Amino acid sequence: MLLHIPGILDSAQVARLRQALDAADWTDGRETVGAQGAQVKRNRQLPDASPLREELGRVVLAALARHPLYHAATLPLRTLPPRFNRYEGGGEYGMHVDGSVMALPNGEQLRSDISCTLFLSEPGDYDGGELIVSDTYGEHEVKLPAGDAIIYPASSLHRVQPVTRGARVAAFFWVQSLVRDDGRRRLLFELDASIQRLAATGADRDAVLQLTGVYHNLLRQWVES
Ligand SMILES: O=C(O)CCC(=O)C(=O)O
Ligand SMILES: [Fe+2]
Repeated sequence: MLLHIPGILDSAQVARLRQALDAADWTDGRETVGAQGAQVKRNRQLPDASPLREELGRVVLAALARHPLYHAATLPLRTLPPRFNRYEGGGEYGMHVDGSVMALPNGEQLRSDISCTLFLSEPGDYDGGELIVSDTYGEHEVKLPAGDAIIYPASSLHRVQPVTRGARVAAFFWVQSLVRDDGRRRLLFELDASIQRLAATGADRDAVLQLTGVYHNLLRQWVES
């Protein structure tokens, strides 16, 4: 499921992050990829061990934790501490696939089910920089307002177009979901959304309760941990 999640950060939070990021020391983005990714990756990142990455990552994780739509769509079990990247001067990331298993700081592993980019630059501030996600329906082009995020299956091939003017700054990370299968996650997400709408319109309370039970019983069948 490719889903736009608006308003993870408000404009004041974006401004605070950008102020810190614009003054930061960046490193070559190839440090965090394998040989295949390194051939096509031309961007910069905050160093993995940098205290700033940890501090700003915590701001992003706290904002995600407060966002109901993000939770309904991802059903997160584990989240990789966010990284921050920057593309400018023709920087790009050619077609690639993300690693399937990643190491968490506590030594545990994360299976990457969902990839996420949280945009920290306004679209008018740079040319290019579209995230292109390829799936069986074709290619989807994504360029969102600062503070908004896109989630997409980590199994998809994707790329970032060259940035030919200005700079594109973003946070990016991966999520292991309680529900591994993208199709099942989507069914739960749609069921949850329609239950919320029915409840808000004052629909038959018993029917809403029964559907809520169906939601939880499906989740109980599909959850992994
Ligand atoms: O910058 C982005 O939007 C995506 C970055 C990406 O695909 C990656 O780091 O694997
Ligand atoms: Fe990627």
